[in-house]
Amino acid sequence: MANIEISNVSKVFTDKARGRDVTALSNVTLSVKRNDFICLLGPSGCGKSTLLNMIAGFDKPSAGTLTVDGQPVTGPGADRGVVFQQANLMPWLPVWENVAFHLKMRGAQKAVRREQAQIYIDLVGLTGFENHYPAELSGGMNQRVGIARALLMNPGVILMDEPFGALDEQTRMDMQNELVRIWQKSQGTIVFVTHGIDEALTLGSHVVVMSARPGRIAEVIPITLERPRDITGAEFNDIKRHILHLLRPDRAAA
Ligand SMILES: Nc1ncnc2c1ncn2[C@@H]1O[C@H](COP(=O)(O)OP(=O)(O)OP(=O)(O)O)[C@@H](O)[C@H]1O
Repeated sequence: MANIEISNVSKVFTDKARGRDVTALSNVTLSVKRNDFICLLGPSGCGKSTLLNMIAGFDKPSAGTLTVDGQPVTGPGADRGVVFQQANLMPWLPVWENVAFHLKMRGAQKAVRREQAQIYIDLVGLTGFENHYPAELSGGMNQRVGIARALLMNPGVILMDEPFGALDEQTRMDMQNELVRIWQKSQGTIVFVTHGIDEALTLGSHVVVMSARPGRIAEVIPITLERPRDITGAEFNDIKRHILHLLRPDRAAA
């Protein structure tokens, strides 16, 4: 059974201010297997976040069905962890309390929260920063805290919406390597939204290329390149060229 099954999903938003409908997604079908690392890639406005939000259960499809582990998605759940572009940490709580926040919500004792938090703090490479506050950390470190917080609930699926978009190039590359390491170690399914071709090709077991509005799937490309991936390699660039053609058919033809 697929881990995530998206069948003929469409999403229409009503733009009340302008009195018209916006079709964000049109007839999207995608099957995601357990432990796949799916990168959703496409131009701005093609509906990547909309699709991710529907898997997260923040939003509902206008048509079609969406299941996770065979269950229809009816709302957010502990089986799906979400990481956004901004870590959205609680500035008044130290790192470990932020990481263990969901456990606190569930009434877990402090000693249990502290112990669990440490496992994931170590996993994301923040050992020694347990008692720091978010304002004392860099953007990349705050994102690690957000990732640790999502991992702590041990969700089968992690949904990431441009989590490294606000980081500088070097930190982004470090975080990409780190995320692959964490994914390989902890196992689980990742759906990762990006508009960076290099990022998608560096991370994904599959790259799902989406076309401009209304968002559709142009192609699902399995990426079998050896890891760590060489972004200057010939094969990498062959796939990149193919994706550029998919994203810009008009320019490719010119
Ligand atoms: N709540 C909403 N109400 C109305 N329109 C919306 C809403 N959310 C998204 N849209 C529209 O749906 C389309 C898809 O938006 P979405 O944010 O999913 O795209 P995206 O591919 O993630 O873009 P980006 O890469 O710029 O973040 C856009 O045209 C957007 O304006």
